[in-house]
Amino acid sequence: MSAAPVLEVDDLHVSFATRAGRVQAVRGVSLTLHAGEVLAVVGESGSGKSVTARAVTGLLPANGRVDAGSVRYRGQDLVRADERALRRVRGNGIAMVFQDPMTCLDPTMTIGAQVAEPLRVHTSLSRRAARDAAVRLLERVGIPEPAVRARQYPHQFSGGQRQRIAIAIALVCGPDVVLADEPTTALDVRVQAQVLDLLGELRRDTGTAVVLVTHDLGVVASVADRVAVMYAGRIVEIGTAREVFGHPQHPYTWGLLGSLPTADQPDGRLLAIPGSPPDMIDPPTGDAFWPRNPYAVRIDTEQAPPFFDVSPTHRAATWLLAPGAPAVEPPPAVAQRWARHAASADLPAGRPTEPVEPGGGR
Ligand SMILES: Nc1ncnc2c1ncn2[C@@H]1O[C@H](COP(=O)(O)OP(=O)(O)OP(=O)(O)O)[C@@H](O)[C@H]1O
Repeated sequence: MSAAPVLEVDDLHVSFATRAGRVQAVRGVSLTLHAGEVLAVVGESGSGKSVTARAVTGLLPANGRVDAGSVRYRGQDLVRADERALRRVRGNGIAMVFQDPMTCLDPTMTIGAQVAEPLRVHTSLSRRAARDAAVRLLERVGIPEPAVRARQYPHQFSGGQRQRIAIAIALVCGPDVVLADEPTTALDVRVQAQVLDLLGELRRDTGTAVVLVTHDLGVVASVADRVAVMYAGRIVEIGTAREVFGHPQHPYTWGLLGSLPTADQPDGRLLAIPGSPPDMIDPPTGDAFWPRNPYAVRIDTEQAPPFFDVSPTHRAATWLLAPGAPAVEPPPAVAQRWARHAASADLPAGRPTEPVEPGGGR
């Protein structure tokens, strides 16, 4: 993609003050987002996905702070922006959709008024015009009889409908970026699929870029253009969805994919990755995944791996990709993914054979 990115996160570090010590929640995240793109950020609970999303819009809890790095939205550094500028960006440029829409819906206000409110604050539309726009948007997100339902209150809607309403509120000012933090976790599987389809559709129609934060790799395969895998506050692998699902390189990604049901085993048991994520007050030296990594080599315990390029759009931070690293056989399910990927893309079935170089985190 050649146009300038709408959002650029560069070497972001975020920590929290706690009684037990400083939690190093985000430890050097870099990523870029282009117009109309859906980027999924995946990883186990506690890996730093939500904190990254919140830091982008300056919505960190009071005990959190950005220690280093920058977040550029259309060239403006949001880390150094004042609250007034941030509020403008949050209303107009970057909108958030949270897991539980009840936390952002006001139980005492009608849905129509809530969807219209950002328009009243951020545009010069009249009350009437804002309300009409809200009704059209409710229709757009699939609320039946929107003119009638606009006069109802949040408790009169189902969970899936409330999530659609939250998406309508996020979209009402035509933002460039929607940060959706686990927007489907509280919903049943059928409604999850509908809400994700809706995000995909809106992105196609309006060019809005979407960052979809989720711990569920299964839901992203069909909607994401690119996938970033996070572990212990860092991105460990990033690439197109096709690359990350078809040709994964980091053993942590292998573990996550191993927990997905497959075509051969559609109702396959979900295999959790053995062990638990590290203590982020005192994260391990080296590759933070090493204590759980059956493929760890000695350098993993000593030095954090840089990114190695797998393709121009795919990179992973694992010493297994370093020149001269021992060749390892991935788990059989991953080897099958590689073989299918190679067959469909006419690529070599194993690790990349072209020279690999350390790179940045994009
Ligand atoms: N207010 C806070 N105070 C202290 N630590 C925090 C705070 N908020 C988050 N953390 C810590 O920051 C780390 C990253 O949390 P984050 O919520 O980003 O994870 P996540 O990957 O989004 O997980 P989940 O899917 O559970 O939301 C975790 O170790 C978490 O305990």
